Amino acid sequence: MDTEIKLSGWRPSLMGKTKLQGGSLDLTFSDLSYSVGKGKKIKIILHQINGSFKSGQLTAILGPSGAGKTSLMNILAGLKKSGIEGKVHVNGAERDFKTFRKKSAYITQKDHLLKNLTVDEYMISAAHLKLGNDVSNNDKISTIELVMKTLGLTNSQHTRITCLSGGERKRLSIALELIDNPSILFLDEPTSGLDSSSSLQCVALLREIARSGRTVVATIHQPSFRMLNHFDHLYIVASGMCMYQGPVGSLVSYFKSMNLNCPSYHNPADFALDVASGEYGYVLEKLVSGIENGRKIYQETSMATSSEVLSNDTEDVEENEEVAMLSGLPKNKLESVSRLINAAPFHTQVAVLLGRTWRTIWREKILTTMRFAVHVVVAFLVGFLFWQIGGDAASIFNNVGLIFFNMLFITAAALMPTVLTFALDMKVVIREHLNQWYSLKAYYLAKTLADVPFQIIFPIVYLVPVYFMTNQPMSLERFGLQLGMMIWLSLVGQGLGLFFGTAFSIDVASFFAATSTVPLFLLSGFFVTFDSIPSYINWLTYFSFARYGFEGSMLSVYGYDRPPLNCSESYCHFRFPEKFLEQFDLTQSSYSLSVVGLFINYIIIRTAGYFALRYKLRHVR
Ligand SMILES: Nc1ncnc2c1ncn2[C@@H]1O[C@H](COP(=O)(O)OP(=O)(O)OP(=O)(O)O)[C@@H](O)[C@H]1O
Repeated sequence: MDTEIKLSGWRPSLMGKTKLQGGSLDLTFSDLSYSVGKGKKIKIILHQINGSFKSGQLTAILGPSGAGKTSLMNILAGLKKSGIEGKVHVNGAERDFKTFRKKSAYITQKDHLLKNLTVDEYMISAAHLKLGNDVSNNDKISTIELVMKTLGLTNSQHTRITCLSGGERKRLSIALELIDNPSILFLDEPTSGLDSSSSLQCVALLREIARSGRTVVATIHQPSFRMLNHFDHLYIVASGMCMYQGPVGSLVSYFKSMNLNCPSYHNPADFALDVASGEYGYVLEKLVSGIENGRKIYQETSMATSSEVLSNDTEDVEENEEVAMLSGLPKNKLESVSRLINAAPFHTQVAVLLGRTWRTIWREKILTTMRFAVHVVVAFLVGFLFWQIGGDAASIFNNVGLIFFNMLFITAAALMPTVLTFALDMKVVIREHLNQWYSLKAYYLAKTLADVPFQIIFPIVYLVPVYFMTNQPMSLERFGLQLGMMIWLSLVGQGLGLFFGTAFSIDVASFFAATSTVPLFLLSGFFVTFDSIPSYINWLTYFSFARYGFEGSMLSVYGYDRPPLNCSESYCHFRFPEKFLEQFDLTQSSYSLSVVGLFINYIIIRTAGYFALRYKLRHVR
């Protein structure tokens, strides 16, 4: 049997002589059931299964599609909390969710990473977020170097994520979680999407990580014979029950003891999956009761109960304290690297996330350039279309059309990119937040702040040419007031984008963002004046940010005792701006109140976005 695999390009080097300082954690679970739905629609996914996953071992959860592997792992990782019965114990004591989540890491099947960062930038931000301010920068750097060396990422340290190979991305996902030295690692199908050689490398690495005293549990789909032999412990799930639990090498013998002969030269994993799928008749019940639904661990010579094996192995671990750990990393460093929830203080989390987000926005060259270019192109188009009309009373209604269009454009230009980018970011946030990198408040604040410079720059880029080309009143004060409205509308638009991007999937969000925002512009006072809106619906206008935007914009152009306009025709009905404001029922309006209205809208939308994000993250569990 060839258990020594050749690793091309990198080699895990975890075979050191120091013990895992965070403490080894053995995981046992008993009578674990999981169901979804209620009443007649209830679906039982796991049926009172039992098992034991030990530190220092690499465990594979194997089973046919839909057997319940991911459900089991999500429950064990503490990601799922509802619909569960039974007990999960950590080192013999009942699992405490909070402390357990601090000591474990979950690596999702798809590597959701920020594609514009380089490997070392990602590692540095993870180190700042996870290790906090008590660990010195030198210690952080040496930890990063060690983890990167261990996972064979040193040569790719300056490579952007988008250019990494599938195997490198997977190793980076693991490296990011290893920074704060978790005791338990859960991996959902770590080899999916990798070629056979990368898959073998990945599993070999996981085994080395397990050897350092960690508990490593991975769901796996269809392992090759070579890959199977890299696992220490095998847990096979079929129809939500445990069909086998024990060493990989004892699998064939267990089947034999149940009168199921695995043909020679046949991959035992494939045979097990065939058996689990019923291709060898209805033998599942016999296999499940043979292993007592996971209460026992099969050994070729004997059958041990989970608790017996666990207690024996705990002794083994104690005896073999010498065998473990990240080579080269001094003991005191590991102690300082013990896992803490949101280890970095709030302001550090915000600062790191802000820096990271700015970097990704800056590198999102196409999107950022396009956003800039669209503002310039549309500004010139509008400028030529409404050329020099601003001071002419004969074109006063065209000028109001321009004011309204400015509002619509600035809001939409801030809203749509945020919807799209945020919906894509969500997967990264889910992964990082579930692994306790940062608090949700810190993330949301950083995300909100990161786009603010753009919500200021883009309205300036747009308004300057439009203002001059369309000959609006040449007063710095009026320009400032108009710009103020544009910036507030841009901020509200971005807030709406965050809300829709958070609350819905990308396709629903982009449809909903467009269709639900447009009606708010109906209530702006542009299409129908406020005094002609029926009283039973008039109150709705106070909830429309567009109303405040329109009032403020109109006042900045026509308010504050603006002198009479020129008239290029023989008669202009609205030469006097005050009279024109009367026409739109805006004489009682106030610019300051418009700002207050926009500010309140902004706060409400931001808060709604935050709660939508919180709900979504809780729902993932
Ligand atoms: N929220 C849910 N509502 C309804 N059914 C669910 C839900 N979650 C899981 N299931 C069902 O539970 C079963 C087990 O799902 P699970 O994802 O754990 O399987 P799996 O063994 O990981 O499958 P695969 O290898 O295909 O990923 C599946 O039949 C799935 O459809």
